[in-house]
Amino acid sequence: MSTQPVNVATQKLPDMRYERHAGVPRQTDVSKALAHAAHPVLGNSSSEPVNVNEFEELARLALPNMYYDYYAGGAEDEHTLRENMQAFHRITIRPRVLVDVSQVDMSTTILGYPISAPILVAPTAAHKLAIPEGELATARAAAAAKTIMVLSYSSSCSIEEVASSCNAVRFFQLYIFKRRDISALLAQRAERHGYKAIVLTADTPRLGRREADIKNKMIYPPEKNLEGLISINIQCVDQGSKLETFANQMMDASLRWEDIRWLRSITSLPILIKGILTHEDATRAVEAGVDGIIVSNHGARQLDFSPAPVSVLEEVVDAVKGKVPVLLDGGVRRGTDVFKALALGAQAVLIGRPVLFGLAAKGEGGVRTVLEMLKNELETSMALAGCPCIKDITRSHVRTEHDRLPSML
Ligand SMILES: Cc1cc2nc3c(=O)[nH]c(=O)nc-3n(C[C@H](O)[C@H](O)[C@H](O)COP(=O)(O)O)c2cc1C
Ligand SMILES: CCCCC(=O)C(=O)O
Repeated sequence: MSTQPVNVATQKLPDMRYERHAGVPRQTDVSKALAHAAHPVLGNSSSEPVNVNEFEELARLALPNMYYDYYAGGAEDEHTLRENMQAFHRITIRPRVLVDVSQVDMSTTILGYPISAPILVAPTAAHKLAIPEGELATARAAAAAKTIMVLSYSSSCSIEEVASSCNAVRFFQLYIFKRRDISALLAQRAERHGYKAIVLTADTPRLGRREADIKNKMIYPPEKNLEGLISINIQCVDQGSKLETFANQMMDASLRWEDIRWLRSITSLPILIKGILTHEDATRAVEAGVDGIIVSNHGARQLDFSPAPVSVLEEVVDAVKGKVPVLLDGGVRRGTDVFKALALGAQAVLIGRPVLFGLAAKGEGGVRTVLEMLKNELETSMALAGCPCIKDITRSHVRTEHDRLPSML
């Protein structure tokens, strides 16, 4: 890893973030680390993770530093990365009692497709950095949990391989490249292989500054889905993140709202737009005729100091006025987070890093456990808040900072 400063602050004050992985053990040491985690007094307490947050440390132990940093990192000072989770912590739940919750039903639908709970798998790149089976394992885990996986265009298993991995409803995430013909080809391959929607990621005209990747001179695996389609000559290979260089050469930074029409013309699939954070853009998205909106800041990897998605969810929901479904991702780590997002008007949430950490720590079974843990927590939250079904979760079940403010004046 380079020790050159990558920002002004680190010139004066070395950022300990880059020190913490020094001498990190590899996969073989995970079991030893788990053994050490036994309770000092009770001794034999279980060292298996009991919540999805605990998978992160296991993943850190299992992964080479460069890959852990790529998965975990956010943009610049990582203010938004922390905020994505903290914004959930500022919302409280207003439970109702003496409601019959002997049966709790978390099932719902997205674009008409039934899922067991409103928790989807967000598109994340390069799952083979976690384990050799890559997205095939993730796809099987999502199918076992009866939910929808959104496959990243930048998957390390191809669109076709994932399509034939198992029978399940899947969506495909697309970027629009300068080479429109390549984006069109990807969308058409996805449609031909049974993916049910296109998720257009709109927040990446260029890549955000992920300083850990810059320090690590992040090496990015070859793009499986672009095999045979393009050969990119990455300039300045000795400097910074290769992913950033690659992405900035590929992305069409001139993309505009008018171009949604072009996307419509090359696919008959529904289009969800991912990366909306304001009511202005939510209104434009509806006007542009999209079929759904994902409130997202790309897991805080693009613009630092962009708002936490859950803090702007209601603004977007109000602008959309029920015309299309609104989903959310970013910082969802607990069933209570899912509950809060639903109460503020999201139809479902997506999870990114917990899936990657589950995959790196324990393969397909790890992803299955992550999804099951969140579902179990959501079920408990619904029971304890007095909501037997998803539609019973309403705005009056949460209290936000905005709600608190008037009472303080
Ligand atoms: C390692 C990593 C790779 C990602 N790759 C993509 C991608 O290829 N396309 C995309 O639209 N979003 C990508 N994202 C963003 C996720 O779809 C999602 O918005 C984010 O991870 C949600 O936040 P969370 O990780 O806190 O759950 C990526 C996120 C991570 C952490
Ligand atoms: C070209 C970028 C693909 C991966 C990505 O979106 C991310 O790392 O956040």
